Amino acid sequence: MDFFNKITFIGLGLIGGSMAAALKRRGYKGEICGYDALPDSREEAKKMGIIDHGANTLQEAVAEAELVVLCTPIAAYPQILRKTAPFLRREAILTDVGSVKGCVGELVNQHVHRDIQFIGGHPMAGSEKGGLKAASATLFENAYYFLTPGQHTARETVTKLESFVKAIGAYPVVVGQREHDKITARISHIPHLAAVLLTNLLDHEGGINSVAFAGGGFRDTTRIASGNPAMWKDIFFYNKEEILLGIESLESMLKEFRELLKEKQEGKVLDLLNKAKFIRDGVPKGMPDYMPPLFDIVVDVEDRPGVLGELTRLIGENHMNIKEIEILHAREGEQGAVRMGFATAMEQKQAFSVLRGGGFPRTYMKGEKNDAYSESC
Ligand SMILES: NC(=O)c1ccc[n+]([C@@H]2O[C@H](COP(=O)([O-])OP(=O)(O)OC[C@H]3O[C@@H](n4cnc5c(N)ncnc54)[C@H](O)[C@@H]3O)[C@@H](O)[C@H]2O)c1
Ligand SMILES: O=C(O)C(=O)C[C@]1(C(=O)O)C=C[C@@H](O)C=C1
Repeated sequence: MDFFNKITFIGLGLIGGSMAAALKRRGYKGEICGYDALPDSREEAKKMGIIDHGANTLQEAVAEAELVVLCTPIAAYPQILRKTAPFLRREAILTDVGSVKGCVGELVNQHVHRDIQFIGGHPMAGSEKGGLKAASATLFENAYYFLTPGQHTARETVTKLESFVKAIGAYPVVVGQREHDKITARISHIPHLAAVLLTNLLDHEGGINSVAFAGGGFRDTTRIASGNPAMWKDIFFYNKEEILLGIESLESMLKEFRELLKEKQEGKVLDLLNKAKFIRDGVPKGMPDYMPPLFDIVVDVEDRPGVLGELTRLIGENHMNIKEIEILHAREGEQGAVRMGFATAMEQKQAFSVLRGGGFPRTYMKGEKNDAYSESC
């Protein structure tokens, strides 16, 4: 990363703010400059210490920058590119974080001189919460980060951006722009559409009042529907072709399911459910080349204040590092479960004995709990 003396983030919201924070946290020594259309965000980012300099204009922001990262909604790119293109250094690298990549390649070709090295980017990490307040230095840790070089992107540019991605804690994955849009339609955009429709279904069916009773199922499948509506509207239109294909598939799958139910085809319905379980259970294991597997334990805990603190304190005091933590099916006034992922099998075993011996008898190694449950069913 020494090859970038100055990095500029245009857009200091969730993604731009998190990137700047990650670089600072991980000891980047160069200058970090930030620009945002909202002057308050520039000032706040400076106060938080995640940027060294808040630029007042786009021209000032990109001057001398060796890497410029566009972190605004894609809809703002044409205006930003028009204003910055004449002031980019000839040797500068330009990248972005937009959720669709084919359209971005086209926009850059229209507005930016071919001498400027451009490579699209897209971190597969985010949140339904936007803005600088939601930014986090650890947002990209262990996340995949797509890089989509164009026709004119030099190998050296790809290598430099791979270093940048690793410097914020993520795993770079190089793919074509169109391929990216196909993949993300399936793993992000169509799931988002499904979450939106499932949420609106409540209203459609006149069941809006029952939302108060929602347990883990509804919450898990619809969390992302709280995402920024303007950002998601853009994503659907910029990736329209792939979204339309996804909708066609969904329509035919729903139709098929309806027929199976009507015709009481229990075996086929069960096949379908088994297939989904098989695919879903395999999600973390599906990409071992990029993402190191985690060794999980699951702890059944009471739903009471301080319980998470007790768990993490026990782990910390015993010098173990939790790589991933997730609350499963939390229900008020009842029991919940906490899943923790560790980097090694040894840590997993150690955590298991520390927690069982430390007041959490219902601690299970991954797999053990499911087996125990299925025996009792
Ligand atoms: N939110 C996610 O989960 C996520 C994940 C990966 C990628 N992305 C992509 O990242 C980009 C930013 O998303 P975000 O979640 O950080 O949004 P955000 O709303 O949190 O931040 C966007 C920032 O850009 C600023 N901005 C808007 N127009 C501008 C302009 N013309 N000039 C300068 N600043 C401007 C806004 O003031 C805001 O601070 C989007 O293109 C999105 O597709 C989002
Ligand atoms: O976890 C979330 O809240 C997200 O919505 C993140 C998520 C996704 O995984 O679909 C959403 C859109 C981005 O382009 C990348 C990541």
